[in-house]
Amino acid sequence: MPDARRRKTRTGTPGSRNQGNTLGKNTDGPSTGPKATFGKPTLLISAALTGIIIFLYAWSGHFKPGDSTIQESPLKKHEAYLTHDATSPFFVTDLPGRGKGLLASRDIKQGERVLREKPLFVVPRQISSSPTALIAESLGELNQDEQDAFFNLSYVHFPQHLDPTKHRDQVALAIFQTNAVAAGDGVGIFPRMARINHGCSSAFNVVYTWREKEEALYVHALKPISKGEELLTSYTNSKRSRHHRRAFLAEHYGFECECSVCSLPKEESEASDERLEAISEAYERLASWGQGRINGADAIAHVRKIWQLEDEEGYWSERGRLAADGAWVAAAHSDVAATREWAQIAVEWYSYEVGADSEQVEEMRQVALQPEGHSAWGTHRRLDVGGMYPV
Ligand SMILES: C[S@@+](CC[C@H](N)C(=O)[O-])C[C@H]1O[C@@H](n2cnc3c(N)ncnc32)[C@H](O)[C@@H]1O
Repeated sequence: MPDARRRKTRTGTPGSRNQGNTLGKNTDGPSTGPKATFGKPTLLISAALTGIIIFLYAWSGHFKPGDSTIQESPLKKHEAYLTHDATSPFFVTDLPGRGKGLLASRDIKQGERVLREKPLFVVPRQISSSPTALIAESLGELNQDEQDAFFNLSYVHFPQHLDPTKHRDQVALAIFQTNAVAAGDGVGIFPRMARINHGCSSAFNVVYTWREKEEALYVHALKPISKGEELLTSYTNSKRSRHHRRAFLAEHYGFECECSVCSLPKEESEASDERLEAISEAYERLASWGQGRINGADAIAHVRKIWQLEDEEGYWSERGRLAADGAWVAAAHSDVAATREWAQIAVEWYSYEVGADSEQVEEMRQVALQPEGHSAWGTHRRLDVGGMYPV
């Protein structure tokens, strides 16, 4: 993205609840792209609060929600900008009741890169000026094809009393609210990625991450995806009960989630809710190691417990970071074998979720080669904390 298009960001602790006039209003869920873990001592404390998935972003503070039916803009033009080549692993299509979505045009392997995309524009999470004016200014810097790509996007919650053909700024705001995603300290519009619909815990199969150095968004297949299957990502913290997920999605994205997890029969849905709650609790306990409230062996027991519960649930996201947490604890307690084992697991799972060529994978490779080089090495008393399988 040319620098001119990148607005100066004023604040931004990814994952924090912002205050005041903020574009980061709905930070209830996982919000930050995967940050480098090795060398970042806040990791364990933040692990319970933030996930690896960037949440889809909706800002809804400036007018009352209108129609929750997904709509295409009357300002929509041709789709030239988004024409993709025959090698693309997905295609955009109309899906009953959910507007457009992406279907796999062939089998997609776990860890495969599905998409790399530069933003049309990025704006700060927090602003002191009018959001419509800021979006209009950003759009003014785009060429015609890029503007068309923006106005081709769908939206929800357009105020019913307004005529969209006469309120271009309000249409732009609704499009922004429905489609923008976190991009580092800001929020941006990515017209290809914006067509990916939502699925909850075990239903989503792709994850998107922002790479600051490249100022680009990457989408990777978290799970193997069969030809014809829909690509789904998570718009929110999926480690919450069905009731909470659905309430959030209805309020901010205007739809009643009927994904494969939300459609489970009552008993199975309750079992899923219990698992998700237990996962969240175990994350909190794991984070308490950072405050010295549990010892290293107990912390690793929580990592194992989370892993097992996630296997049962089919929730595979954030495992690179979880294994990196394991490596962190093991390194702090100078357990060479465990540090190496957790780092190797982190390499595998980061590769699926954020890419084999990511910083995170490189860092964990280094830890696996030389556990004593971990920045947390020896910061706690010597203890055999153990790897994935206790001996
Ligand atoms: C970022 S857009 C996704 C692409 C969108 N379907 C389109 O037509 O461009 C988000 C909107 O898509 C719709 N959507 C996403 N996931 C959905 C789902 N699982 N079920 C129904 N609608 C969904 C909602 O209207 C939501 O506000």
